[in-house]
Amino acid sequence: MQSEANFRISKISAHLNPSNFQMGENSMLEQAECRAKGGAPGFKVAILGAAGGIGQSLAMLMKMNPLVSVLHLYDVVNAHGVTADISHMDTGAVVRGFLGQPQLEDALVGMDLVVIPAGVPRKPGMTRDDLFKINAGIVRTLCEGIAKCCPNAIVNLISNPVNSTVPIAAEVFKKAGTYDPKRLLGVTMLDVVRANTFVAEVLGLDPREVSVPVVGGHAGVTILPLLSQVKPPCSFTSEECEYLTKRIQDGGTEVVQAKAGAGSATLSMAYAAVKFADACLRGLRGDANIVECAFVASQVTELPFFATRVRLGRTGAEEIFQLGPMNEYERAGLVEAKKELIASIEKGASFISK
Ligand SMILES: NC(=O)c1ccc[n+]([C@@H]2O[C@H](COP(=O)([O-])OP(=O)(O)OC[C@H]3O[C@@H](n4cnc5c(N)ncnc54)[C@H](O)[C@@H]3O)[C@@H](O)[C@H]2O)c1
Ligand SMILES: O=C(O)C[C@H](O)C(=O)O
Repeated sequence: MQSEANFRISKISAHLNPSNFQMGENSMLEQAECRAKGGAPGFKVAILGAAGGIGQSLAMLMKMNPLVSVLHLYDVVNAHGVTADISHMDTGAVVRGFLGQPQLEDALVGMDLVVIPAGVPRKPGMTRDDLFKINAGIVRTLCEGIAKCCPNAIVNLISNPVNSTVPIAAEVFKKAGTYDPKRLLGVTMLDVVRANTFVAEVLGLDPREVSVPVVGGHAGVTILPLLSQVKPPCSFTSEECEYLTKRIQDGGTEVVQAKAGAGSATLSMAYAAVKFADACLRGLRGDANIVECAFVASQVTELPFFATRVRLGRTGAEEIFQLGPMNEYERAGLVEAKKELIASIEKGASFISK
């Protein structure tokens, strides 16, 4: 008869077989399932595109988040390798890997939050819109899975071009009859993270003390930092305004050029994504006054989507804040931002409706 110790070890060996990183009988994951059920309450989070440049660091940071009890890692390549690696971290979240389209639905069932960094990144000379051809279809397929398997999940959409992929996701959810605008959030947190960093540099402050609202969208001139609303209150010369606005708008391109063909921002993006996902989870938990910027369905301008500060709660973006008082430079920037943004939004929406 197999001893208790041998039985436990044989279960651990089963865990080392990559095919057991997905849900299955007699796998270590059943134990993990029990641990997840019996452990501290937490949220179930899926990362789609988890084996990529953003995905891997994001997976690591989410595994460190005490609010996460179950972490599903989905990709079309290497999902089991990343899962094996991350699963050795001695933190609470139970990690499961899912590889390829046939496992997408298992990856999504029961999730509270789905973070999507799947898709191709830019190379030097490309705009984010150049990624539309490939990433639009990827986002459509993933959102069809979400509509079917976890229609009430909060969705954090990172895949570019965000100005178009968010309208694509909205149309997919509308078609499926599951659309809740509060639950669909385009991630523009990296623009805020950059703005805080660059503004702090100019002011000689610790970036953690600085808060810059960044509104509009997530590409070039659609990224509109509101430097007149920086906290703590401060003032800038017109040269400083010009320098900071350009640097924040071109932050992504700065990284793409420095990486010289090896992709775009991954580490700072994973940091920003986890900061935003954590805010969404604290909102879901019912914490008060969780306010971050995100690209959401909005009536703040005449455009159907716009990035502004939003209050995150149990049902997603529960309150959308107005733009607040802007100076002449920002009002001119807003006109430019809206011109480009409307075209990107329409391009995304018509990808599904045609
Ligand atoms: N919103 C932002 O601020 C922001 C910042 C940085 C990057 N991005 C965007 O995020 C995306 C990912 O960037 P990256 O550097 O991680 O790229 P990457 O190429 O390193 O990783 C992308 C991952 O997506 C996976 N993938 C491709 N098709 C998939 C599918 N159908 N289902 C699931 N996974 C799939 C790939 O296998 C890969 O592992 C890009 O579109 C990039 O432009 C957005
Ligand atoms: O610039 C890119 O292509 C990636 C991302 O949108 C960024 O802002 O870093």
